[in-house]
Amino acid sequence: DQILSIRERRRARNREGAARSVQQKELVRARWKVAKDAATKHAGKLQANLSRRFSNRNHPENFEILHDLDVQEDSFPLPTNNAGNSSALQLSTGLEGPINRSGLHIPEGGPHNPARLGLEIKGKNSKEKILKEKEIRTDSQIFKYAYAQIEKEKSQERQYENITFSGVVSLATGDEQKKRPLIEVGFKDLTLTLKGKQRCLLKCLTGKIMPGRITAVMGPSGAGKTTLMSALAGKETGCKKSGLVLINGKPESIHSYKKIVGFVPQDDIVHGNLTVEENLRFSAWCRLSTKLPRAEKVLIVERVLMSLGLQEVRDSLVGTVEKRGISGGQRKRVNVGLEMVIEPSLLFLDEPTSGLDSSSSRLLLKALKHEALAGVNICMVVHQPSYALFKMFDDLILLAKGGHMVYHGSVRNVEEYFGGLGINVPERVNPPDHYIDILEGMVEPSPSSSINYKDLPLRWLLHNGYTVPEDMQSRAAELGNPLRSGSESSGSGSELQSFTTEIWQDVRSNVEQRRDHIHHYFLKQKDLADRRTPGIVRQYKYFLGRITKQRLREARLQATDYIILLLAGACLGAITKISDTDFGATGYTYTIIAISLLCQIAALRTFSQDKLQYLRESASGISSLAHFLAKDTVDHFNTLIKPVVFLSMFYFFTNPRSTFIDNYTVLICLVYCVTGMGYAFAIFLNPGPAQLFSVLFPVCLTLIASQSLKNEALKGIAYLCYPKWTLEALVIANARSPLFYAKQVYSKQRRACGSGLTGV
Ligand SMILES: Nc1ncnc2c1ncn2[C@@H]1O[C@H](COP(=O)(O)OP(=O)(O)OP(=O)(O)O)[C@@H](O)[C@H]1O
Repeated sequence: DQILSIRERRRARNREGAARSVQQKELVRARWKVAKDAATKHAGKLQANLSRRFSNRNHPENFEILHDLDVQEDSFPLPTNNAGNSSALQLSTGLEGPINRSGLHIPEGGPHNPARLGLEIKGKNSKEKILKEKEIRTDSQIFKYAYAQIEKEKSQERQYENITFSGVVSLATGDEQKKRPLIEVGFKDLTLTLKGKQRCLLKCLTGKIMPGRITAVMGPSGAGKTTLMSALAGKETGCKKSGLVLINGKPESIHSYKKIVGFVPQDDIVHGNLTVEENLRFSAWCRLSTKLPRAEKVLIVERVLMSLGLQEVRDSLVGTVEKRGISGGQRKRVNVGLEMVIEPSLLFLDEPTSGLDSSSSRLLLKALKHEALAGVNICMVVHQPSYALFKMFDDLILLAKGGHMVYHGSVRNVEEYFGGLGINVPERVNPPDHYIDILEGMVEPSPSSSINYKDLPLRWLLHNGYTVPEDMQSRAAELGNPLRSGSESSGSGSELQSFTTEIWQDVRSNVEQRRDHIHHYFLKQKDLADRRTPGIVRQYKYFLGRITKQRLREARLQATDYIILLLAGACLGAITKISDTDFGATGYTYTIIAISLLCQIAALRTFSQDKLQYLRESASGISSLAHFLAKDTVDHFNTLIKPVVFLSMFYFFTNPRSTFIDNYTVLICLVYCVTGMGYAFAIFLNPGPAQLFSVLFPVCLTLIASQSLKNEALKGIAYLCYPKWTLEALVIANARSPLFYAKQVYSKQRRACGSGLTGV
């Protein structure tokens, strides 16, 4: 831990140094810009005066102008010779081209020719970039580059605040503003029914979410907002999906784009024993393109840290339930940052603003707006946004209970649409709150008209001419509208079901969910994302670094494991007696139980502690194999050391006949075996059952193996049990030990001598 913190301190020093140097440079640049502007302004005036002087030489009133000019020349002295003059100005403007009469340099097409300027800057930039990439190697150089770039972006943003048309054009075509691949997600008659239970979660939804826009999904609690987002992200489980989901107009799987799709879950699934920066870095390193140089990746992470306002806590541990770290709001932002650092093209966020105060929510939305500017398609579930926040969204999907759509379109038009139905927002009431209250049935839609809130989904379908599901058709006819019949059945499941049918449906639903989970997480889809992320070997390296850090931070827990092993070694060593009849079999039986329990439960921790994090990472395309191998590699240290720790005490108290190496070899095999079992329990079972099995298995198997059995079936089981072989190996090692042989030979000789004497 000490080594880690020293390393981090060094890195922080480098980073702070880089930030300081960039700030100083920025200050100098700002001063230089002011001076340059003043000089250019002055030179412009000078040029105008000179041209006036030459064109009006014969006019008597020019005396005044000349006098003015003299005074100005004094205050801003120019070199007298023409060559010097032009070179000085060329230096200051950085432009080449013909020199005009007054010695000022004017490029072809005028000084403000954007095409020329663009070309020159671009050429200069690419050359500079190549040079810089060669130069940037050390941490401090990388940070200097990142901060300089961020400052540049900031100043560009300030420029674009007062944006003109030409500004918009240059922003759109600019080399600096990198565009990402665009993903549009359309859905038509999307219906989701819970398998087994036949319960409808989403009903006949049609619409699309578009790149460069932020779409808010709102509605009352339980309306199906998360379900809709999961369905669009291809993460729905245990459901039957009908209708179409189109990616860029084609019926492709969203999983084919998983490398450029970010999904921010409702719960903050982040690594508590890593710092904020380490969390973001790991995500960026594993999921960004391999083509990006390290400096670019650092720049992306720094940009996200800055835009989410996390610089202050970048070196703080995120924290867990047991050990407090950063605040809840900051944790939420880290949760979002994990997906922002991968530069996604499509970003889903499930309630990212819940638990955030209004300024943090605005900061987050500003950061997301910035992402949308780069062409990212953002879709997020939000609860009760303030009016200011609501206005920051581009589009809105409003859902009613039962998974019906009530509105989908621009945020600007929502009041107009509901106004058309006679639903007006009262003064001083936040529009989204008012609509959600109506959909909850808490507020009357309109005091003047007789509109029922239950009819709002139907009205939306009719308004757009969408297919009306069968169960809504009679009501649609009542409303006096021509129908387009749909084929969906009501699926209300209102018929009474027997108890056994319900249980059967429950079991079926669970099985289907499991199958979908496996399908989502482990089945490979065609990759259409056009991004090459690091391979297994590189990811293994990143995982190794991360897991080593995590283990070092959990040193206290590891130390507790070792102390318990020492105690177990001492106790068992004290009670084990190596006699000539059983060679310490009883003591060894307890040893097997103790080591199996301790090592198996410790192995459980390896995979069950951060299972949610693992599932999130594996769903985003990070290699499960690299993850497993890295954890196993780090655990090898424990596997090799634990038997030594145990035997050190065991030997001290018992001093068995077998050698230390014999015992160590047998115990290391035992530890490998139980560690593997622990891994299997942790990976395939939930934490509760995994712990239960980890205790039951060693105890039951050892008891079976240590009994003299008559039952053939039990004998067969015992034959397959690892404790039987371990016990045999330990006892045989004792029985075959040289000391024991020596004793045997000695006692035989004594017996022989004794009988000889008797005979004599
Ligand atoms: N896999 C599932 N199994 C059983 N029920 C489900 C499943 N998925 C969704 N549901 C049900 O669908 C309904 C909608 O759930 P969803 O989480 O989408 O609501 P929500 O609008 O996001 O609610 P909230 O705002 O409270 O988070 C709920 O009643 C939920 O119980």
